[in-house]
Amino acid sequence: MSRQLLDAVMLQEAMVALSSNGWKLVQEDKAIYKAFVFKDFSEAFGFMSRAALDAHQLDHHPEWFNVYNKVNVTLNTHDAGGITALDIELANRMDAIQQKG
Ligand SMILES: C[C@H](O)[C@H](O)[C@H]1CNC2=NC(N)=NC(=O)C2=N1
Repeated sequence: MSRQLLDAVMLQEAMVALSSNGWKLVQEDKAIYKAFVFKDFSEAFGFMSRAALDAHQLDHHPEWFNVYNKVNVTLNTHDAGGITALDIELANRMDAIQQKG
């Protein structure tokens, strides 16, 4: 999958779908962010374990911060200096993991 920066139109299109699931543009549109909230630590860590496998498979890694039932995730592609298709893919996979429960 491409590590080329998304152009403005592609980014806006991707954000229409992602923002309905709680993702926001941050860092002057160079990253996306979502605050995930789970029932407890076990659910949060289960989510992180599953997401880690996707991150490894994609060779694309989240910046994330966990306290108890909260996981704050920031995604960007440092190699490209902004948001690429890999960030959108990992965000979608994380939402799918969350929705599976
Ligand atoms: C060599 C390796 O593929 C790169 O360093 C990858 C690893 N994981 C990565 N993860 C993220 N989030 N951004 C990157 O630019 C990135 N680059």
